Order: sequence, then C-alpha cells, then structure tokens
Amino acid sequence: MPTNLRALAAQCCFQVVEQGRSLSEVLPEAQQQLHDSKDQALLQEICFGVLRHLPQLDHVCRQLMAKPLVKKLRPLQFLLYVGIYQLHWLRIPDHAAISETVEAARLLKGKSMTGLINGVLRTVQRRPELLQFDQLPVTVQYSHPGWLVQMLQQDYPEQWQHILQANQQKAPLWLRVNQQQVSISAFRQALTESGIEHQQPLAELPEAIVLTQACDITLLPGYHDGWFSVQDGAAQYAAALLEPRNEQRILDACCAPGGKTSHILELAPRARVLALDVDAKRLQRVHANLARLKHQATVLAADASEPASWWDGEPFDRILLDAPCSASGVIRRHPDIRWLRKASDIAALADIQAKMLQQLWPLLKPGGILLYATCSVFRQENQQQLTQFLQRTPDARLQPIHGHSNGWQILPGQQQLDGFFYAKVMKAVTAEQPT
Ligand SMILES: C[S@@+](CC[C@H](N)C(=O)[O-])C[C@H]1O[C@@H](n2cnc3c(N)ncnc32)[C@H](O)[C@@H]1O
Repeated sequence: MPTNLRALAAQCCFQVVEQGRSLSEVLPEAQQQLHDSKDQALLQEICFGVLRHLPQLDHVCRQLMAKPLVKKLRPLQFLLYVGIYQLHWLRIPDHAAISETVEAARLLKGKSMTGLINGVLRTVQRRPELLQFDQLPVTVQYSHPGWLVQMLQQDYPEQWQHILQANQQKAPLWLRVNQQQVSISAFRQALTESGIEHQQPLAELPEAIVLTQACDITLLPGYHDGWFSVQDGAAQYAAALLEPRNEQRILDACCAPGGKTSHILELAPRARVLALDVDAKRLQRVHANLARLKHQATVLAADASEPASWWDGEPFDRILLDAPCSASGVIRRHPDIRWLRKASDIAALADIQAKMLQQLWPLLKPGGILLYATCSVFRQENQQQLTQFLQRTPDARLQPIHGHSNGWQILPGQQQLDGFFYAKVMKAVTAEQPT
C-alpha cells in the first residue's frame, strides 16, 4: 500500500465495501504505515466519514460522471469519495484537500485519471448544491442500505428515523473506572489535573465517565496501572445486572475482548470466572486486558454452544451470554457494519443465539441468573429471541430491568449510549409441573 494518507483512506474504504473486510482489521494495518499520530487520527476520521456518508458521496459522483469507474479503477472511485468528504465535511483547506487527493491518484496508478479527479473536486468546490440530500430516497438521506432501513421501519415504526440519525453521529468516549485500583474521585481528580474535561452522566453507573473530547487513552492518567477501561455506557450495565458476588462460579460465555469479564471482576474480585470465547486470537486481548487491570479469571478457547466439549459438570451461579449479533446498535461506532452485514445474516445470527441459549441454560444453578445481551436493535435477535426462549423453557423466569418487563432495549444515542439489549432470566428453584 502507498503511504499517502488519502490513498490509504481510499484503499481502506475500498477493502471494506468491495472486499468485505472489517474496518477494525484494515484501519490499524494502514495506520501502521503513518508515523505521526495526527495523521493516524485523520486517516480514521476520513475512513469513518466516507463509510458514514457513502451513498451521499456516490450521489455527488453520479451527478458529475457518466458512469462509475470500471472494476480495475475502483480504488480511485473511493479516492473521489475521500476528496469530496474532505471538501464538504472537514476543515482542511480546499486547495490542500484537492492537491493531496490528486497526488494520491498518481500513487494509486491512476495517473490518467488525475484530470477527471481534479475536475470533479473543483466542481464540487464551486457547486455546494450538489450536496443537497433532503429530497432523495431515505437510503441516501440517511446513508444506510435499503434492507437495514426497511428492518428498522418494521421494528420501530415511530423511531426508525431517529435511530438512523443517531447512527450518523460520532460516539462519545466512555471510560469505566476500575475501582479495584483507584477510587472514582481520585481518578476524576487526576483527569482534572491533567486538563481532561469529563462528566459522570448517569447516576446509576457511578464508575462511567464520558470525556468531552476523544484522545489517545494510553496517555490518560493510570492507563498502564489499570485504572480504567474504555467501554460504552450501555455495555457497562451488564455487570451490575448480572449481580455477581464473591466466590460465585460465573460463566462469561462470549467474553472477548474481555470488557464485561473485567467489569464483573471489578464488582466481585473473588468470583470464580470462566471466560470463554471461540476465537483464540481475540482471547489474546482478554489476557492483555485482565493483566493490565490486574484481574484473575480462567480463560478458555471453546465453543459456547457445545458445552459437552468443555463443561466440567459444576453448575454456574451466573451466566453472561453477550451473544454474537448483528451489531446494529453500534453502527455509530463502527460505520462499516452497515456495508458488511446482509439481510440474511440476521436470521442466521438469531439461530446461533437460540442454540447458545438452549445449550447454556442447563449449566445454570436453580436460583441462578442468566443475562442475555446483544448490541443489536433488531427484534429478531432481542425481544423475539427472548419470547421464544421463554416459551420453550418452563423454568425460566424473566426479571424486569429498570421497569422494562420484556427485556430492556436501549436505542443508539439515548443518553449518549450505544444500542443494546438486555434480558435477565432467573432459573426457578423448582420447575413448575406441566398441568
Ligand atoms: C459481542 S462480542 C463479546 C464482547 C465481550 N463480551 C466484551 O464485553 O468485551 C461476541 C463474542 O462472541 C464470540 N463468539 C462467537 N461465537 C461463539 C461461540 N460459538 N462460542 C463462544 N464465543 C463465540 C466472538 O468471538 C466475540 O468475541
């Protein structure tokens, strides 16, 4: 890959949209080629922006080009999006945005295309009316694929536009204080002394802190001493809802990268936690996080839906099933998700989730709690999944959460949170006999 920032951005977006690679995989690879942290941040900003506004950027190009560039030249099509995004959404001086983008075209073997790219960008600069999207189809207005818009319209007839708008916003940076290492007041004081503006927005999540501005978290006070983790506020509800206690046997069935595992151990440091994930590579991050935060857990690479291959027969007091899901609640944080997922993925994921619920339920002690969580907003993965589970599981007793009696759906943007779903289910001490 070339080391021109715009060329890297075009390559990253091309790889996501046309090769189906995840941005969290391609972006760090590209960032490694840039040495300045400001350039790395700008690369991220441009990639996020292009993926967030893709149909709008494409609409602008269609007005100015007879047809999209042919297959061989597709990275250059993405370079055009990069150029237009900078002109309209970033505070980079126009002349620098245009000349850098044209230079990037040369590096992407598009020397013959530099005239076209220069022409398109100069026209966009002169004619801001090309970037009016209000009267266009909803897929362009809100920059989401049609299937996703339809699914949201079906699930949220009143709120779908609000959800789409929230997905277009930048997500705030949430931290969680590790109270095993530092008190909340001492950490806040250290932030204040370092000039880091922050708030503590939710009374029911005292260890949750939102920074006013994003920053390099490794430079914040206490990072290397394990004083805090980065975790959205919505995900921070999981550990408290699970009600972990010291000495309990707790299964975190899909644990990587370990955000909720470590939170459980912050609330109950002597709990006996088994942290499972099928992805051995992702488990490396669990080990690293546990070590930095100074927590102890048993970490195992295993398939949660096949307990016969790993369970020792001792039941669990608590099970957290933070299931693999569409991640449709965290699109504002991962703008590539909307282009990587397909409509057919949702039913396939719902089948996997149902199998996991089915297989893990027998491992829970009577009187124990299973917390089902997803970062999805789709009912098929959430309320419908729960309803079906309750129908086929006579000893499952759904517990209300903050007054929500059918699971708790948090929508993206609500109280600055990611979209998340929680269902808390207790196992009856004696199963009711069928009548
Ligand atoms: C939503 S993420 C978990 C996030 C994690 N709980 C946290 O808070 O950091 C879902 C995880 O499920 C894992 N996974 C997917 N299928 C699995 C399976 N069959 N058994 C165990 N883990 C699985 C994925 O590798 C992924 O790490």
